[in-house]
Amino acid sequence: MSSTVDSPISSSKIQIHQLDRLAPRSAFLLFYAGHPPHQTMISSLSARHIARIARQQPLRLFSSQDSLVVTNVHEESGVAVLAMNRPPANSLSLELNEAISTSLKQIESNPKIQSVILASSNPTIFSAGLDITELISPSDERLPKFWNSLQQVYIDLYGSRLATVAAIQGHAPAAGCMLALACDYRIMHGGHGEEHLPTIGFNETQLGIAAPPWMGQLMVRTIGFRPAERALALGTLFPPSEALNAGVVDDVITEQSSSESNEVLKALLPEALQSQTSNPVMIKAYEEAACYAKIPPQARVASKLVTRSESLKEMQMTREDDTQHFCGFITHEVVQKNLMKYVEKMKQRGKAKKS
Ligand SMILES: CCCCCCCCCC/C=C/CC(=O)SCCNC(=O)CCNC(=O)[C@H](O)C(C)(C)COP(=O)(O)OP(=O)(O)OC[C@H]1O[C@@H](n2cnc3c(N)ncnc32)[C@H](O)[C@@H]1OP(=O)(O)O
Repeated sequence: MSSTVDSPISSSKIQIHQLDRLAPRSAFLLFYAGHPPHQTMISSLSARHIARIARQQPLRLFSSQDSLVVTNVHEESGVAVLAMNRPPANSLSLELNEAISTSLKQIESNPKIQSVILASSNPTIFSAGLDITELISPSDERLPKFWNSLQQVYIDLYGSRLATVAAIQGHAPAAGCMLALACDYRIMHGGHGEEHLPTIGFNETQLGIAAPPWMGQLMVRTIGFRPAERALALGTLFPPSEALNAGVVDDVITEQSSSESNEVLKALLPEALQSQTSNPVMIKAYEEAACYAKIPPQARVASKLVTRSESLKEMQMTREDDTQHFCGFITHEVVQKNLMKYVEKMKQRGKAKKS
């Protein structure tokens, strides 16, 4: 039996073949059909349930408004998009980290896809780094789980079989910068005038904490020892042109969006990103991702292993120690005080901006 479901949030049609008998593969099947899935909702529906609804009425698999991550695939070009979608700042909570890892794995499971663009549905913030509220007076149970989820995002992105392109529309401090540095290529928007320049970098020391060794080493591997040593100590946040000069990003786009939307981006971008179809950062990110997708995948992946496997092995070996150090460090009284002060300042700034 085969039936077709009209998706209300995209024009794509999902072929559901004998779905009743494919219980464990239902999410995979839906993903294969080119539909942007929402992890939680798909996994919470049984295949039998989905099939029954599918026969009766249009199937609403997820609402892009409340998905922490939105994805879409474009099999013709071999490119997918994975966009963080956690307002107001894409700060990385346990749940957002898990959603990024799960979505990336789902995209990887499609053999027609060779590249993924890591993006943000927020046009001015790529990611504000860790959700600082996760760090304040944390529970003993959640804190290690939270840190593990961040380590996992790093491992999944840095070691992905896919070519990964970061479309950095706006700010990318701390762990936001880590996400970008874990990709294969980084394109940053040049900002809208001197007063609204986005920045990228590891600013942890400014919060009274230090980037963990694996994050610090990522910067060292990206820009070299001496510049990284200085940037880490000072907690430097690089504006676009400085980020380009230092090698933190590979490309900076200064042109404004045109009024014409790009046809491929229309098909590629998930609903929540449709306003970005004429965005020059997205256009460039797509071109770069499509370029990687044309390289024979075995050779591309082998070359990635040459440069990344040692540090990934090291990460796996030191992972537990890293979690222990992190939890010990974050729960230290002095660090807690610093973090509270920092959040207080952040909130005041937010209030001042709104008034
Ligand atoms: C061997 C020793 C081993 C030791 C190991 C120790 C390891 C410790 C490691 C710790 C690692 C940390 C990595 C991190 O990622 S820390 C987080 C760092 N992030 C930041 O400092 C960013 C803070 N945010 C900003 O600077 C700005 O918000 C922005 C991103 C530049 C955007 O500015 P903009 O003016 O556009 O927006 P607002 O500032 O008004 O923010 C909008 C709302 O978002 C809230 N927000 C912003 N950032 C965060 C965040 N990181 N967490 C939670 N919430 C955040 C902000 O409060 C506003 O909320 P509001 O609308 O309610 O006011």
